[in-house]
Amino acid sequence: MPKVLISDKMDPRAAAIFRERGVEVDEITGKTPDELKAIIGQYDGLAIRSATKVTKEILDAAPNLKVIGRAGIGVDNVDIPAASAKGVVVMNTPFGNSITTAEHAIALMFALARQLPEANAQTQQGLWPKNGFMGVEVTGKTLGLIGAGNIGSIVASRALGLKMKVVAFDPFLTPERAVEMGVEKADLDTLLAKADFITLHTPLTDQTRNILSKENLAKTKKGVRIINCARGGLVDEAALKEAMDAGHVAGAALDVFVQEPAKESPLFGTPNFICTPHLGASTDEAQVNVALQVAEQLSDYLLDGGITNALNVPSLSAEEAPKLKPYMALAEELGSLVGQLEGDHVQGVSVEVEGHAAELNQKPITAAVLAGLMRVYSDTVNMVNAPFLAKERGLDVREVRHDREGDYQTLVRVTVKTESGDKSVAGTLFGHGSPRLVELFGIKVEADLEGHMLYIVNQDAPGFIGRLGSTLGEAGVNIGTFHLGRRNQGGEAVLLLSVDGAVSQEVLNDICKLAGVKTVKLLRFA
Ligand SMILES: NC(=O)c1ccc[n+]([C@@H]2O[C@H](COP(=O)([O-])OP(=O)(O)OC[C@H]3O[C@@H](n4cnc5c(N)ncnc54)[C@H](O)[C@@H]3O)[C@@H](O)[C@H]2O)c1
Ligand SMILES: O=C(O)CC[C@@H](O)C(=O)O
Repeated sequence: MPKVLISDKMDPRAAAIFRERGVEVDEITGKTPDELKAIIGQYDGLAIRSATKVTKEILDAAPNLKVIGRAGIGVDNVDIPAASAKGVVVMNTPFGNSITTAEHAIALMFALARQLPEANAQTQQGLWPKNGFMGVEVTGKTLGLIGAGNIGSIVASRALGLKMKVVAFDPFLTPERAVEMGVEKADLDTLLAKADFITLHTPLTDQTRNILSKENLAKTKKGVRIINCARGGLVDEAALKEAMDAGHVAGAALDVFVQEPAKESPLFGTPNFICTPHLGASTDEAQVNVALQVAEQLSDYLLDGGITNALNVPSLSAEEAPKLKPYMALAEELGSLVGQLEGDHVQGVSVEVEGHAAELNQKPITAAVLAGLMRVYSDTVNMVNAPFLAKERGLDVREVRHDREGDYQTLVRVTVKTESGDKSVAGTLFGHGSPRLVELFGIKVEADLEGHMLYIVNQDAPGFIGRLGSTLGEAGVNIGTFHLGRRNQGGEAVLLLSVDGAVSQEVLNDICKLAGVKTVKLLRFA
């Protein structure tokens, strides 16, 4: 009988489901990392919320562990690459606490508008401070929504019900979806300039870290109020403190902090600052939802091999899996490539298969393209929820199957529709199923997409490669592989270089300054 450990406080119905399904379960919460390391070896499954940190060290001490289930959305407390390397499936429950968290954001917005916590505290001290708490109405005010995914879209619908205007910034929000949601799609600067309240609903990624930086806070309207129920690190806490002290930001409510538990913060004690200890998902309803879901998902996997809401493996039947596996790796790389190069502008995606690829079930291939494409924006996207999320956001997804065989025996082509036209990348499988890029935006270029890569577009001219090599060499950047393609002699050329590690912004700037360079971008592949 498989054995599961529930290591964070979870609704008791989770343990009941495990037992009903025939899975042995222990509930041992509040352990230190060393204590967890000492016991994790006996378990096949681990059910967690946010308190347990599943580090590489914990995984190394867990030889029997097959699956980790997060009763919630964010998986920042799990080292997913380390779990994948150990063959441990990581699952989450992406929708169970969305409504609850959206309601928390709205509750904090009202608390800020009427300074409820401080008014309550002073009233209970017997001060009856009737003249000290002049509030603001939310009716007719503009709510700036940064991130319009599951939670953001629920917040928007609630705010519209409160007769607010909603302006949303989300690179993946299509104009059609914005209309459907009843919000105005805007760029970040427009949102910052217009919003009376700003609420954040994105994951924490390299793009979103400090999205409310000192510089961006300065672009907000004087008197703005800020709410963060998503992840600590989206708001620069020191800059927020300064902006509040200067009277520019009228109020801020944080449910999440860079350091959690947040036992101290310069923001504590600041007038009109409100905080809660990461309570966004803490309602009976949400905790029942996520507990039931995580117990069912872990039991399915441990008992029957069924995979749902996995973040690091595709959901597949046992028969299809071996044939599709290399295609899905190729599809995800192509999706990731267009996502990194064009993500902000994508309105639609077409996935074409030809040759041998056309004989397979195309759905997982398309799902892998979408997962690669959208992972740039959300680390919780997986092959299971990527097609659903794409549909929900009005992303036009097409699948085309060609029976003909072209230049390659098998080919997957991904074309994204953008404001500046259609852009296409294509790849094939070589040897024993190794994915290889063969075409990039109309230029024939062969490359394995792996690790850190530099993408450079330049005007084809003699001596350029030498100058580029010197620039990288002087910066101590070692080139692993080098792939070159061009439209025609003297025309536009594309270079894809694999490099041994990340390249600093300074070096990227130096490359930009080389004669003939049009675009430089650092890409990252698994
Ligand atoms: N406070 C809590 O207890 C609590 C509870 C649940 C979820 N969360 C967190 O809330 C966040 C949102 O969850 P969700 O379920 O809505 O996720 P989601 O993946 O459905 O939505 C995230 C949205 O952010 C957008 N996005 C990504 N990068 C962006 C960028 N650079 N600028 C603007 N938008 C960008 C994505 O396109 C997507 O639409 C997550 O970080 C999650 O972990 C917190
Ligand atoms: O488990 C919690 O209480 C927080 C969950 C939340 O941060 C999430 O990402 O789902």
